[in-house]
Amino acid sequence: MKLNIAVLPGDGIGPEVTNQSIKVLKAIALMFDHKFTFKTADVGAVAIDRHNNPLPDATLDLCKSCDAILFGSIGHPKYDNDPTAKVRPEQGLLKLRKELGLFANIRPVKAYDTLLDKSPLKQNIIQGTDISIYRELTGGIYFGEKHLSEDGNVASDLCEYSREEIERITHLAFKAAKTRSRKVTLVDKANVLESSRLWRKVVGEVAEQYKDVTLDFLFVDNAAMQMILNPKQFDVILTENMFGDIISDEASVIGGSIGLLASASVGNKYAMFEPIHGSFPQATGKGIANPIASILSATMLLEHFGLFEEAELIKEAVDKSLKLNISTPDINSKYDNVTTDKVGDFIEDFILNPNDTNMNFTNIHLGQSTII
Ligand SMILES: NC(=O)C1=CN([C@@H]2O[C@H](COP(=O)(O)OP(=O)(O)OC[C@H]3O[C@@H](n4cnc5c(N)ncnc54)[C@H](O)[C@@H]3O)[C@@H](O)[C@H]2O)C=CC1
Ligand SMILES: CC(C)CC(=O)C(=O)O
Ligand SMILES: [Mg+2]
Repeated sequence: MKLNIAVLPGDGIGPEVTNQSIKVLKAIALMFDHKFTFKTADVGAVAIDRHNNPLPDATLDLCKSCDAILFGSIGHPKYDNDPTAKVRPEQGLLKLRKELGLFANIRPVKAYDTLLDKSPLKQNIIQGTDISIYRELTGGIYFGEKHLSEDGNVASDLCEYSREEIERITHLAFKAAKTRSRKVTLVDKANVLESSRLWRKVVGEVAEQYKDVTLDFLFVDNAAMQMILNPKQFDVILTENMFGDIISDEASVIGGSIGLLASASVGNKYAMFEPIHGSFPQATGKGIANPIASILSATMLLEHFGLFEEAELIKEAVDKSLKLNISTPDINSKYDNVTTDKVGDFIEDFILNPNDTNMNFTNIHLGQSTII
């Protein structure tokens, strides 16, 4: 298969983790005789520095001309610490999602058996967790009208949703539930918010078309607690933009690190694949950023195009890296010198050497020892 992939590495750790995904996708292309081409463009703080625009037209045009987009992360402390900045890196990502109509952000959350001790949560609580979060991505409070009074003392952000915006992601969530454990939990704040009451009404109506799927409702404050108390009760979580953003970072604790959580942002025409984490500026250039979230986002890209065998091979390589402790420090208490690059190298090697049953990945050196 031929795939033109737009790569937007962005800021902070974005370029480091995205490089590993490119490496892995190139290995897949080689082994399965695909032709993947990669074209890179600026987004975020780096795009503001170079073009005075967090989403230059050339970047958007490239994304629209490609089959898929691989996104790193955006954000820089010089904007985070300046509430008066009018142009911000995050605007680039938000505009990209809106312009490409990426209305559904799918965030899988699972507990890896090999990493159960990495979570601060008890093993018996998290073991077996398998959740798919369907987060609405182009509406709600992140996109509503913003207002700051002239004296700068009063501010507001409007949370607005239309029936159509709710319906389209609800159908995706229910279709996904049919292939899983047939349960959808709508997370909202319908006891307080008018927009949440519209979600409950519309989702309830759509649910009528999916009689074999159970629909549950949870207020977001309770959902935040249930996620920690009993995450195994969830199958598909359906929720609006901001609640999904927050609840998925919380859910990442189950897996042991946010550096493991991938996502796919899809719409009717375009698809973008992005780790759920941000630019982790404290880690920039140190080689400690976990690239697995980005690499698993690349597997979601492959699955999007029906390349399931290829995606499976990457997942197998990821599982092996976790089992062998070839992981960055966020989940590795055994070796402290496994860098972002080394994790990528291992996964690349695993893909390129399918018959190496001795697991002799000779270019992985950990201090004095070589992983065999
Ligand atoms: N999709 C995106 O590009 C996002 C961008 N941001 C931006 O990122 C910047 C930093 O935001 P934060 O709130 O600190 O969120 P963050 O996700 O960048 O980092 C939060 C914490 O998560 C951990 N972490 C994140 N990525 C990791 C990785 N790959 N490997 C290991 N540990 C990892 C680190 O402990 C870090 O301190 C801000 O400018 C923010 O606006 C935040 C979230 C999403
Ligand atoms: C605009 C982003 C920084 C939002 C975010 O945190 C995310 O999509 O995970
Ligand atoms: Mg977030």
